[in-house]
Amino acid sequence: MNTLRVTGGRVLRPDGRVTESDVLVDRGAGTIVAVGGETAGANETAGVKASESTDRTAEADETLDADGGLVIPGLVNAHTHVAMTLLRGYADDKPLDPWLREDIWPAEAKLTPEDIEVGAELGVLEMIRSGTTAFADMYFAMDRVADAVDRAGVRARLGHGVVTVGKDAEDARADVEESLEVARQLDGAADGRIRSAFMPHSLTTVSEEYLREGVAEARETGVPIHLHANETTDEVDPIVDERGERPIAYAEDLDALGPNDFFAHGVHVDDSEIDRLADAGTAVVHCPASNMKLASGMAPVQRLREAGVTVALGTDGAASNNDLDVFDEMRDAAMLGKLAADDAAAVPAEAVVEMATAGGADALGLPGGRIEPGAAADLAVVGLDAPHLTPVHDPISHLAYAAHGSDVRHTVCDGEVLMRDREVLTLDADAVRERASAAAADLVERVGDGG
Ligand SMILES: N[C@@H](CCSC[C@H]1O[C@@H](n2cnc3c(=O)[nH]cnc32)[C@H](O)[C@@H]1O)C(=O)O
Ligand SMILES: [Zn+2]
Repeated sequence: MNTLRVTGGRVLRPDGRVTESDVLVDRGAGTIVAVGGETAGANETAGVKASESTDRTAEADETLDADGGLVIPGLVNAHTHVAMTLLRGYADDKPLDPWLREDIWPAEAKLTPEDIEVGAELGVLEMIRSGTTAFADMYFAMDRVADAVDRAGVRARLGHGVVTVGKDAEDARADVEESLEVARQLDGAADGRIRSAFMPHSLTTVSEEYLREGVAEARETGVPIHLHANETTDEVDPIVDERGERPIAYAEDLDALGPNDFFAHGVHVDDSEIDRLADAGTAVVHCPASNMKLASGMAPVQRLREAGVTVALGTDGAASNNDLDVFDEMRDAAMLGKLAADDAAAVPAEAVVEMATAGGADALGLPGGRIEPGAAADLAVVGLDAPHLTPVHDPISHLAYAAHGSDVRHTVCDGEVLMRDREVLTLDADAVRERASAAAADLVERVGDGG
């Protein structure tokens, strides 16, 4: 067995305990085989000698020094538009609708597939550097996003975002078809690290007939559904006015509310909708920074969790955040969750850490999210020796409230080391940054020219 040993650190376990343990990884299988003395079932550990798993000085093919650090599951960014890194800081300080219509969509109309690949590389680079190993992406030119994911070594659930409003029947149907085709093509790519989904943009930007057709085909294909839901009141009110039902009831009526589906935002959901989400097993991806920046509102995260809804965290695109650092999202989720519930005990540190790890993996239906024998070897090592992390009364408190993505020392996905001592091994960071800056400058010029 070809092994990786993460040595000398403390490990965040799925039950919230923190233990001093080494983590032994089977690089070939991409799985964790032992945490301290704990190993997986007999079959899975056939190749591990007892001494190999428990002896902290045993030889491994590769080691990662976690001394003074905390080994955590790789973080999951469960809703983003990764290539929007090119539009970071391009248009700020506007509500969702005019922001999309006046600034973002006109700029996106000029994006080339090459731009999207460069923007995706930049975003994935940023995510690896902040300990994120898996993400969900809704955008276009998804084959180019998939290429970036493949090269970088992370995991993703990818889909082509469909918008039909303002399009004629032919264009609208073509957009739906493209999303289904992309979902069929990309599922299982990059040695299985890429999975896919059918991704209508939202229940108001895709009209009913296309939603019905697309969802039915997605069900036949067996891919999940991801869309923006109940993000702003502007998105809820027209559905209530026209249909006399709330958006989540409409989604159910469309057969779009299934146990493998995951909806972004869920800001303006009432109790009846929370119950529907919980009964259906549909996950909600909370995007606190985007919700604050676009003044969309405060999601009822505490009530969603109490009702039993799986809640994950997402950054949304870099143009409404403006970074892809899931540590920031944990802190924002905890802070905003308390404000929304008017209760400082709501959405505590352990809740946001769970949302950023196991909750994210469960929402996306991807491996990872837990450091335990048999789980995928997706992890990050966070240095706890910085002044802003001293003293360490409670490492989980630090993850939620004090740490930043820049405190991550190493990142591992599928058993491969993607970043060692803050050097990303799978992408050339300087070249990616240069290409992205040039592509963004060129894009802005094309938008200005109107050509
Ligand atoms: N095929 C579509 C593209 C949809 S991709 C997903 C879209 O979501 C947009 N987006 C980014 N952030 C948000 C958000 O917070 N709410 C709604 N849409 C967003 C993003 O800019 C992108 O246009 C088309 O031809 O227009
Ligand atoms: Zn979004």
